[in-house]
Amino acid sequence: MRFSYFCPVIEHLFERRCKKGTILHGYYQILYELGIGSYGITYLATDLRTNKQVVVKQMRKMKRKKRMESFEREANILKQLEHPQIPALYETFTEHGVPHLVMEYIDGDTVESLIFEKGKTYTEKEAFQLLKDVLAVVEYIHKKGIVHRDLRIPNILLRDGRVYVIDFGLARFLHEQVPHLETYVLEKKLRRQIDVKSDLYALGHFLLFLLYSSYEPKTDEERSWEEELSISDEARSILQKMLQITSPYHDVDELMRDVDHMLEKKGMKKDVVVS
Ligand SMILES: Nc1ncnc2c1ncn2[C@@H]1O[C@H](COP(=O)(O)OP(=O)(O)OP(=O)(O)O)[C@@H](O)[C@H]1O
Repeated sequence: MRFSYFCPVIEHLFERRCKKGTILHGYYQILYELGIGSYGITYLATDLRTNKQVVVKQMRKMKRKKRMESFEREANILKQLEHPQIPALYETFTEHGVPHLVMEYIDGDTVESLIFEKGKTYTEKEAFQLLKDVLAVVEYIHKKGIVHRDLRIPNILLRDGRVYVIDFGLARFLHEQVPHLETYVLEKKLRRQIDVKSDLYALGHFLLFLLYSSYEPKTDEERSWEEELSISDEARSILQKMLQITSPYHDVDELMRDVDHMLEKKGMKKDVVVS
């Protein structure tokens, strides 16, 4: 068992993965594996009672105690969140001693796959409009006393032009504490501390991915984003605050005001679509 700590490949071999057609809990029929994360194996399945597709996340078997905690925490957090742009938690069950979460399947594209597989590019205007849509969901999460802590391009999905936020595996209630935070390197600390600012910092990096999607390097020399990206002064100033280079935003509202102001000034305002 201990060996697995040093060799994740061996650990993967020990996992007994569900084959296509396997039926879990009497009515979830596995279609295929969507991915394997740090504590769960995620499958797409059909709910045979309704014929609808659902996501089933199965806890991985090793490091059981730690993973059990993460599993229960994700379920607890999802239970608090009822929003049309966040996957609903349908149920949890245990089969052969292994806990499972069942949630809504969002049949969309991650921003990561849009940029890196489909070649999508974002102008400054489109990037800030998308940020605004994500912020509306993040504002809801923060109002529920929760911080996501993993707002990255693989965890933001788009379906029919609407944004969805997934993967609450690292999310925490705002009253919780991170053990040994002081030992983290700065970047990890800024992403993981239990504070709404962590999500704004992560969204700064999210925004950089969007803006870099239309960047074409003119030299081989690597420079900072501030030198490489040709963006407006307002966009630059917002990014600097998000990335905590200058005095950071305190909350989503404050950031949203600046984003709105910028979009308005440029005649780019777009209302956020909710349900
Ligand atoms: N509700 C959902 N709807 C659609 N796809 C989902 C949903 N939840 C997860 N996925 C997809 O399933 C895959 C695995 O997700 P999961 O969150 O289990 O692990 P991960 O993000 O790869 O890793 P980690 O949990 O370590 O961050 C990802 O590709 C993710 O996009």
